[in-house]
Amino acid sequence: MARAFILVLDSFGIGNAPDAEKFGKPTSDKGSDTLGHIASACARGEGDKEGLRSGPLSLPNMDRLGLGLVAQKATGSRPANLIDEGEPKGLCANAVEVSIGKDTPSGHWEIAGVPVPFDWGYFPETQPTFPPEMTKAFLEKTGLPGILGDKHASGTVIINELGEESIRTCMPICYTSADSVYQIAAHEEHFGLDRLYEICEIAFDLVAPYNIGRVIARPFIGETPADFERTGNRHDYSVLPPEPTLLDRAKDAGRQVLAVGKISDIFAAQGVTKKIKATGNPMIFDETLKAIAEAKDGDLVFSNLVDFDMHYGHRRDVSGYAAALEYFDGRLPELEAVLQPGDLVVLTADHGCDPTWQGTDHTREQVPVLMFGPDIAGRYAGQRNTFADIGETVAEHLGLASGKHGTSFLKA
Ligand SMILES: O=P(O)(O)O[C@H]1O[C@H](CO)[C@@H](O)[C@H]1O
Ligand SMILES: [Mn+2]
Ligand SMILES: [Mn+2]
Repeated sequence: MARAFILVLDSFGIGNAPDAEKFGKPTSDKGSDTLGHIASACARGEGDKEGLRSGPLSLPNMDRLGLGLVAQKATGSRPANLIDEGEPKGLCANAVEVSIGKDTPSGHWEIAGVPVPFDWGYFPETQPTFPPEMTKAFLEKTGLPGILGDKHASGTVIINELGEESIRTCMPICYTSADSVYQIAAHEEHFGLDRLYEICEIAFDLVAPYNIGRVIARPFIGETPADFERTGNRHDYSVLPPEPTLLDRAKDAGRQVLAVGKISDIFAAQGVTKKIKATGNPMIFDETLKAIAEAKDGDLVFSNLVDFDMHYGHRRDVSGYAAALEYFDGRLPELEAVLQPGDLVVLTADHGCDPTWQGTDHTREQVPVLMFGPDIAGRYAGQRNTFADIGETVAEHLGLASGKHGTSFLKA
């Protein structure tokens, strides 16, 4: 029996990547450290929030698997309160990304064995940010009276700023970020969810010449800034990975590929045999456990826990991020309890999003790789110089052909 379960803690970086000085604005991402800075803030009492959490960061389960150790390897110093000095119980590493972007698709595709060798297109930090001829074509093809926004923005801020006007005028809010994205926010009922999806599909074709990775539908509800809220009906329209990934290889070999949360969207459904929709880390964790119960010999479960990034990293919310990590860590024993001989679990991340850092964008960081299972021997597997080593390890574990990139942990 060999099954594999990959859980991506979206944005859970453990210290700047060696090339971090090439990323970030106005100053670089050098020194960014999602885990380390959260741990330090919590140790200083700055992660306390009434009714949510308090005190030093407590992640005993991930620490036991080697989290503190790999973070120390990444930065040279141990995050505060990650104090388990015993031999790591997980097959663990700190990993560096070779893809040029610090975005979600690049990180996930590289984890699945396919680094992104080209740079994405990005929209400039001007207003308007989108090329006028592209917007003109968008209005013609959709019949919309106009668009609002047309600038770089944080999604929650721009909905508060323009949500009421969008409801009144039936114009969607179009915005971007330091990621290669065209995002469209519109009211789920007044504008209509189906209509939002329809205009996103039109936009997806129009952004292709600009080498943009994703169009994202960001539906919201509420009537005023006091109660505007984004819903779980977010939908990402992504370009295809540049080569077949681990998911394609598993599917082609007749295996089930169970994709929980955003995974199917991130891979444009390529190589996915079942898309399992789930919103919010608690539900995503529940659905992951259900998918594991459904997985047969040779199958792959791939989950993305998006809250770390979307609700806490981008929102620069230290206590929220800390509480989400503690929640996840607290549920790991449930996952360990359902493992069978031959199972391999991988906990990792796709990039950083340091909630203490400047701005609201991702940070170029190393990520943790914590692998475990009933027959997996724990040890530090050295710094990995591509996330593709994760995909190669899973491929070897599942008895799939190896890919073009990366080296399995099991070989070292
Ligand atoms: O500010 P919001 O809308 O959450 O946007 C964030 O989510 C997008 C995709 O993950 C990124 O572009 C990032 O800026
Ligand atoms: Mn991400
Ligand atoms: Mn993000």
